[in-house]
Amino acid sequence: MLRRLLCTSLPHLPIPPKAKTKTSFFPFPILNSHSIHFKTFSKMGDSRTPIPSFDKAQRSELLRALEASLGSSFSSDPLSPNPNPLILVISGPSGVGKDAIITRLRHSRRGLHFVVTATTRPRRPGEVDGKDYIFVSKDEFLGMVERDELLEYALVYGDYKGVPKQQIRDYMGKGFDIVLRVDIQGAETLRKVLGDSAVFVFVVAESELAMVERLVDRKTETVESLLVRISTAREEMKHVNKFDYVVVNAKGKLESAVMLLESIIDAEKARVSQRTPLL
Ligand SMILES: Nc1ncnc2c1ncn2[C@@H]1O[C@H](COP(=O)(O)OP(=O)(O)OP(=O)(O)O)[C@@H](O)[C@H]1O
Repeated sequence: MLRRLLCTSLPHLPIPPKAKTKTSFFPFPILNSHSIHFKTFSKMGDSRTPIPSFDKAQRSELLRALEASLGSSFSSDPLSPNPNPLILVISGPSGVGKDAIITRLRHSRRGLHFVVTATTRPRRPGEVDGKDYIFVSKDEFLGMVERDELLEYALVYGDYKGVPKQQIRDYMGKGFDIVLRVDIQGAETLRKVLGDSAVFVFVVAESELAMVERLVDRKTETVESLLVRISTAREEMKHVNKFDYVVVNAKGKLESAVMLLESIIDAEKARVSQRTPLL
């Protein structure tokens, strides 16, 4: 068995013959006829190290013998490097289910920080400052812009909205992955700022019809705003090729969309060449 193992894992080495042991360089018990002598590399000296047979020896004894043969001990340090914190940008046309996916992700996965956006919009009943949004005055917001404290910002229907850099830095420093939910224009700005150092995910419904049905069923839009959202969504669909991944959120399949997003996070964490957020 060991012969086969050596053959497979160390093909450049001669397969050691089975042999009897009389003396040992290392203080191991004298081995019987099942022992195997292994001619060590020149780096490890010219000593012959006895490797006890698999069926007779204890695992710890075998490990010590293998370590002695190789001339170094086995490390229990992780073999994969620590993954960098990830910045995940989630975007997509209106009504495709971005918020629904993010709400599920909050419950299903730990170690994520969902960025709280700063806004000049007045606080609505039930909204909590610092949780739903960071509510600031227009002057305060413009001060943040001037001090270059925002990663991205936009004027939306007369109110400013922006992503505070320091919040992202603080949470990345604590080892959190960062999730940002932005519109397509925001994603484009972030791509310019962050380049390939962040992961961009485009969420879509399974079809245009499904997306419109979802917006209608949500009952949050007037007919006018519905028409604007639909024509905007048609334009936005053309930008899909600027993203790294597409997640289809099909009707009744929210869970699958969340699982796919989690797989994307896992795959990104397993990358050999990790992205290093440019912040
Ligand atoms: N997989 C799904 N199946 C059925 N309904 C869904 C699914 N995903 C989301 N929805 C519903 O579709 C509606 C729109 O979803 P949501 O508000 O999350 O979209 P959104 O992309 O965040 O929209 P907006 O950009 O306008 O804020 C909601 O009523 C939501 O509950």
